[in-house]
Amino acid sequence: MQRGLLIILSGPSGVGKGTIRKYFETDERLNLTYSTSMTTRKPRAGEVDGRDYFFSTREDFEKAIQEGGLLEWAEFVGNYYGTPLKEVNRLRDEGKNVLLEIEVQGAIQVQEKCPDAISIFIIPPSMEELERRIRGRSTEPEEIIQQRLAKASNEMKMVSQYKYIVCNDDPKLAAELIKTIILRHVELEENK
Ligand SMILES: Nc1nc2c(ncn2[C@@H]2O[C@H](COP(=O)(O)OP(=O)(O)O)[C@@H](O)[C@H]2O)c(=O)[nH]1
Ligand SMILES: Nc1ncnc2c1ncn2[C@@H]1O[C@H](COP(=O)(O)OP(=O)(O)O)[C@@H](O)[C@H]1O
Repeated sequence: MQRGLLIILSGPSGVGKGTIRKYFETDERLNLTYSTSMTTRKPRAGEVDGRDYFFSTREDFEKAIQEGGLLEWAEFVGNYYGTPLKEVNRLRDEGKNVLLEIEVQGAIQVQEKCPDAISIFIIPPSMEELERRIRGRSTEPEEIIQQRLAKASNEMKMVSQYKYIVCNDDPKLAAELIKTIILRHVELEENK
């Protein structure tokens, strides 16, 4: 059996990663599984432990780092985020293509460890529109929004680290483009 692909989806907070993902992740042709991350961030209303994130304490997160349990991890605006390694390996060994939705520092770590990873960076149509989206979502207090926007400007400078760049103007179109990218790689893998 072919080992599954590793796909990295990154982009600034509020750009629409989660929104786009919902449009393509259920397409069976992609044979895709989302890797649930571990985080010390508090759950937002409606978020479910084990589905959206594995919500953890800083202590447990640091233990996971020390035990080598994370494929990558990063600190983002005051919280830890990381990808559980075992689960990613298990899914890929089963032939599943695994999708990581992670920020830039983590994406760089993954690309160093797995040079075959398919990395996609989502950009907003403009920084003003990014601000409108992050504010419109109303999930963070003003202070955190400011920090996330400052972070976004730096993250945008890292686009050259990615294989593909997709603009999220229309979310359905962005999802179609991502689907095309993944399907092309699936095809290439099958013809190897
Ligand atoms: N490095 C890394 N980043 C992650 C991981 N999980 C989520 N992130 C990123 O952490 C950032 C903050 O995530 P979150 O607080 O859920 O905010 P949101 O992405 O704006 O909804 C986003 O850029 C996520 O893509 C992970 O496992 N590792
Ligand atoms: N193409 C788009 N046009 C307008 N609003 C969008 C678009 N994509 C996402 N949004 C909105 O922007 C906000 C942030 O999207 P979200 O998917 O939570 O971003 P992320 O997962 O990257 O942090 C949400 O309120 C979402 O409905």
